[in-house]
Amino acid sequence: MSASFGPLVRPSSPLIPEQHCPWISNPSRLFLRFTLRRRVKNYSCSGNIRAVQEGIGVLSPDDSVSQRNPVIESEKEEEVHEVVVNGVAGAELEEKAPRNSKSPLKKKEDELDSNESRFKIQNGREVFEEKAYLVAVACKGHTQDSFGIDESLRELAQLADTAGLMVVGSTHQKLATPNPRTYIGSGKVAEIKSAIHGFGVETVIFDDELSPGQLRNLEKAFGGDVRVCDRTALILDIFNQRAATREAALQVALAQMEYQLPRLTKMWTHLERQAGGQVKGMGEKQIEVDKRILRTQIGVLKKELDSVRKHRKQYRNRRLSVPVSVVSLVGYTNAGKSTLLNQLTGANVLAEDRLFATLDPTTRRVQIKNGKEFLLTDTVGFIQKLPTTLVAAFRATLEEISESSLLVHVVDISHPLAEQQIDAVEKVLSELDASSIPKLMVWNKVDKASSPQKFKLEAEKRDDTICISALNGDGLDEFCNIVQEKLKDSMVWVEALIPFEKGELLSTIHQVGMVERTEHSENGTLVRAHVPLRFARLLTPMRQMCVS
Ligand SMILES: Nc1nc2c(ncn2[C@@H]2O[C@H](COP(=O)(O)OP(=O)(O)OP(=O)(O)O)[C@@H](O)[C@H]2O)c(=O)[nH]1
Ligand SMILES: [Mg+2]
Repeated sequence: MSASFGPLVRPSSPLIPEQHCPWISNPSRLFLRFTLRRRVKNYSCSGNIRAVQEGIGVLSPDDSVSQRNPVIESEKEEEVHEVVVNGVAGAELEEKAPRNSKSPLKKKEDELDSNESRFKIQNGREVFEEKAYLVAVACKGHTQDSFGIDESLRELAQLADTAGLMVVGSTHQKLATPNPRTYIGSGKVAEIKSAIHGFGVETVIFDDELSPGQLRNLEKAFGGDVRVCDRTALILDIFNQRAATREAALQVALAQMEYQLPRLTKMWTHLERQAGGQVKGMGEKQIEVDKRILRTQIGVLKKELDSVRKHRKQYRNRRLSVPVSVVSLVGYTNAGKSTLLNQLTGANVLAEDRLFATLDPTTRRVQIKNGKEFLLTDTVGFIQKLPTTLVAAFRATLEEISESSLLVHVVDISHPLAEQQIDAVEKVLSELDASSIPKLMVWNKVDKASSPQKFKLEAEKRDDTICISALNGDGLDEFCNIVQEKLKDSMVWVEALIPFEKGELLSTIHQVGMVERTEHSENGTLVRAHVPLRFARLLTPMRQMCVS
């Protein structure tokens, strides 16, 4: 996994005073420390130094601990023979990896060699590819999980790949209700522990959000330095890696902190146990200190975000003063929104076969063959089980959506779960109060579908649905015409007498509106047209002239 996570381990002492915790002043650092704490720990000191030299490692006060000999550490792990789940000690079920007869030195050399090959370029940085194991649970009678466990796991694997992890295996379990302590049952915990040893797993990722207690109990049960994280932390991590603008970075940092705040609980209690209860209460005090620091950081971040947003709002207001209708592309991640924007406007937005390629909105002008134009905005993609903290943090960015005249819902129709993806998008749109905005459904990637003709015929039968291929340009002329038609529905009808000296208004009406008729008279030009609401307001004085 990315070396940006630095060589992290738990704090070595609860007595580390605040001023010796520089990491706490770095919001993302605090998040990474306790969730998806990527590390360079097990790939030796040389790898560690390399990461730091490259400027991609983040040193912490406890780095010295993290550079302990990995061989000694793995031996320590092997001494653990019991797993305690739900307070019941059970025999460990793991199949031990066969011991080879190589000398410890040779073993270590081999390990270094294989670790070297696990460096890869991720988002322009050289990162260490950690081994991940995926876990999903299907709760009996949960109808809202329409994706199905296999597909949800497949999507989780895609997310893990996007985050730069190497997925080495996965498992799932059907439960009546999740175990409140460990989410999965004790037998499953033992099975995963076995896989951890067999595959050398470094991170176990759960497909659903885990409670702080479940996270901690699972980490304890899996033992060693295995990290446990959930889908939410993984998505937040991807966003953190991909945030390219200041606003996106601040939004993600805020979402990460809000996710982390309740998870600070009990972070220090294990140290009380280690100290035989002699420092009782110490952990609790430390939690309070950390929470206070985190809340202060959240406050600072919110203020910073406010000022960044003020600037963006000014920019948007300037844009809105130009009376062109705004159309927003929305849809499931990887549906092809950015590809469509690029095709129509020649923009150079990143479009790739990865989840969450786009985080920041981009707006470009689309010029249609008939001389008309509209603004098209590309937005962040949605996903099932989208963390609510993330929706909240991105609400301001997504305001672009709620201020649009038309939403174009882009669907990857070649995807086997296209229908479920549509539902997931509709759900987020309703959370954003955008359900009432007129919508056009665009079935994209028809070129990839098994029977394109079938989809085209089906789309023709439906209202407001068209088939396109954003990649090869099929159906894009029709798309622009339908957008024009739909925009007309959102416009208002005006009849205005435009004085000759305001000729520029007349050409704007032709550009952004739908002119039905023009008549020249002594006092000016009488226009009958559909125009965007904002523009109609500008014409108010002239409309009155016409009425009188
Ligand atoms: N075959 C085919 N591939 C397409 C089409 N449209 C997009 N793609 C591919 O789908 C992948 C995702 O495209 P993007 O445009 O990045 O998707 P997006 O909706 O912007 O994704 P996010 O930004 O992650 O939300 C890319 O590899 C595109 O080349 C299409 O019409 N046909
Ligand atoms: Mg995109």
